[in-house]
Amino acid sequence: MNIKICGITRLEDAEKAVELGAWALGFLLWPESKRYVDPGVAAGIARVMRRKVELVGVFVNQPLDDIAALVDAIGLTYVQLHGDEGPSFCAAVSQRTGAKVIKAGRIIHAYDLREMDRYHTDLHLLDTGTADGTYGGTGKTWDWSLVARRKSKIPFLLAGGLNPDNVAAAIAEANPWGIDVSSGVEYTPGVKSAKKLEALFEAAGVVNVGG
Ligand SMILES: O=C(O)c1ccccc1N[C@@H]1O[C@H](COP(=O)(O)O)[C@@H](O)[C@H]1O
Repeated sequence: MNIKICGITRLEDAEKAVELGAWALGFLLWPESKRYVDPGVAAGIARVMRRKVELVGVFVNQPLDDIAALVDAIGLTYVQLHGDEGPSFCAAVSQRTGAKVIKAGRIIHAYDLREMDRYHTDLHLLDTGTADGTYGGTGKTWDWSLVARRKSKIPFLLAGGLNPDNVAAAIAEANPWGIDVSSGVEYTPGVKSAKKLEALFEAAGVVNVGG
């Protein structure tokens, strides 16, 4: 199972996640997020972590020039577009930055999964949709049984309210290529708990727990 730990703001959390076998670390580079990390801090963590793990920048409706500058400054390997970006913008990000692209969809109905078929990105990310339009980091799950109606062949990350207690059931039901977890392994926004990280990786069947 490929595990992305998102909302990294501290080197010690990044090191713990990688020691446990994380596939990717996510940095919230959208200034309105509770987990926003200063790009200079993200670049410092990225310098230590590069080549050990994929480095994902999370953006919401931000200009292409700003995304490209941060990909270069931090050394991001993936760009996660978690807002209302359309298919042509996703393609432009890929072409301009050379980074792989993850398009996030906020799922409430089967219709939202069909919308994702329009996106030909490297990965899809299926997160929880809310009536108030919150973009992400909700800590809430969605109806994973809807995944059975998915048509796209693009591998997907399952996200939204995953934690050590529900991750095994989520993987069994949705059979994702990977999972993305943020608030479910935190003390407070942007500060991860080593114990919750260990419990998550163990429950997800990733074997590096205990070194
Ligand atoms: O975490 C945030 O603050 C955030 C803000 C805006 C867009 C995305 C955000 N995080 C992403 O949300 C999902 C699920 O998070 P959670 O596990 O439910 O807390 C995850 O993909 C994060 O990358």
